[in-house]
Amino acid sequence: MRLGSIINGQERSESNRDTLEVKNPFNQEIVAELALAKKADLDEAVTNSFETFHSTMKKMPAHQRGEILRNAADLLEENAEDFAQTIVQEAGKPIKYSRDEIARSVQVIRFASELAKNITGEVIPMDAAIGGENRMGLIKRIPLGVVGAITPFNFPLNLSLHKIAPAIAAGNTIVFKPAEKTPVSAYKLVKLFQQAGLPDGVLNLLMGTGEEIGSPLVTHEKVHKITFTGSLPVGRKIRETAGFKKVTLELGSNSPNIIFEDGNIQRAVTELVKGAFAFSGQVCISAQRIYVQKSIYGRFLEQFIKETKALTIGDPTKEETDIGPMIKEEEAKRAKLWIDDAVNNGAKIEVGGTRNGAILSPTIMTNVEHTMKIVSEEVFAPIVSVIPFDNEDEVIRVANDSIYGLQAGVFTKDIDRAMRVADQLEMGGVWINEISTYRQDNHPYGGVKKSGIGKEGIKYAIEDMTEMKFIGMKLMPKD
Ligand SMILES: NC(=O)c1ccc[n+]([C@@H]2O[C@H](COP(=O)([O-])OP(=O)(O)OC[C@H]3O[C@@H](n4cnc5c(N)ncnc54)[C@H](O)[C@@H]3O)[C@@H](O)[C@H]2O)c1
Ligand SMILES: O=C[C@H](O)CS(=O)(=O)O
Repeated sequence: MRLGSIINGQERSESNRDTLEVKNPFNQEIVAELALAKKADLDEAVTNSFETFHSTMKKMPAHQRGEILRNAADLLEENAEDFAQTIVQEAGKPIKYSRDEIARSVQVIRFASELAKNITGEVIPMDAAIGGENRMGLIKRIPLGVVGAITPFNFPLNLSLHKIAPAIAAGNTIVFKPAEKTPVSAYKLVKLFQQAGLPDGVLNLLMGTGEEIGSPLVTHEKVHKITFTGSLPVGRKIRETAGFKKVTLELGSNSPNIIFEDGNIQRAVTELVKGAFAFSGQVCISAQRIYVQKSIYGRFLEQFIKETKALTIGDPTKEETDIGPMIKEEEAKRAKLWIDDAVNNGAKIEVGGTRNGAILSPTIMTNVEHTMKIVSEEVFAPIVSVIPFDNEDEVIRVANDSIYGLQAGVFTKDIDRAMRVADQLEMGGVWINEISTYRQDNHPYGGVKKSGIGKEGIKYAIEDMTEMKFIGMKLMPKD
């Protein structure tokens, strides 16, 4: 399958283009060949998006935007299995998790479809200011223009839709640069929106690498906002080069989970096995650090090891597979080096720690130090550290000892303690009696510290993808 960029409805996959192979991370079979965009395509895509914003999108009524999104959700639901299999092939994500991603993606578009018809403004009480009598003030929410959407490999459909669906709902046009590792679902998504009735030019797709296409998209003068999900180094560069554009950054994390002695240990264990190892830990809110109160540490660890050993490792197309490959063998090698480095400095591997090609076995580490990379940096691999703690103050201090702050999980039956801890954790979100890895697509989502800037979760993305426009009126007195 040869895939190209799609600009104003036309595919660019001519034979004279440079290409990039997309390989199945499990068996290295070629899934697609990408015909890469050139700088001239980028300029054309942005200019076309800019013109389409003014000619089409600005005039499109909310009910029509809502209907196109509704059609797209229905189409995705009808084609769910094809999209799920695509993600298995391009990302190596086990089929059961790929299906979950599609189901969430359908909901994301449905939320956007409903919200498209509910973008409301405000009436300002102008007479609250001295001299404001006989004045009227309105706030309208208006679209920004061209949104540049740059997305990562790990949730190639859902995280793209967290940008595209609210951008359409809000009345913007989009230039979409998906991860070059997982472009097939992105291509199919753009085709699906065409079928759903989205006019040409509203959603332009650029196939290319971050350096060649992502970077000039970020600096382009006609782009009004960049919405990015990906790693901290790239996010930092985007922040530094985006100029006057609005920027949303959804970045990495080393999410903590705290299990107090009165927490439901069995539930915490079962959920954390999924939370630490789903998609081989390549999830930004993956449970990377588990802090367990000393009195229950032994019991927790024993059960956690037992349930981890029961995971099925192997072919991601198989229904029973829990753990497939990482996105590239180099990533598995990098993660293994981090494990070895920790072991050389006194850490213990309780289970796992072995690599076979791109598959790293689910790994539980103990006896770790906060200075070790597997604790302090984002591992983005199936590696989790289990760390004992004495009391509430201590665990809050160590959980906050990170450059990141995306989501955390806290397990306790004591509501007062739960709320105290939630208030003190430096995170974008805290779950009580739930793991850090749980996300619903309609709550505000986004990190503090180096985990990012801005929020997603359709309603909040729409706020970020619209501008307030004030319209004031002086009412003339009766003659
Ligand atoms: N906070 C969140 O919601 C969230 C969600 C998913 C993933 N992530 C993070 O994403 C990372 C993994 O994804 P990845 O490996 O695909 O990330 P990445 O940063 O390597 O790539 C993400 C996207 O950025 C593009 N890119 C690369 N260099 C660029 C540049 N100089 N300018 C513009 N674009 C550029 C890539 O081509 C890709 O499309 C992890 O750090 C993970 O935590 C965060
Ligand atoms: O990888 C991080 C994502 O935000 C996970 S999710 O798609 O939001 O669950």
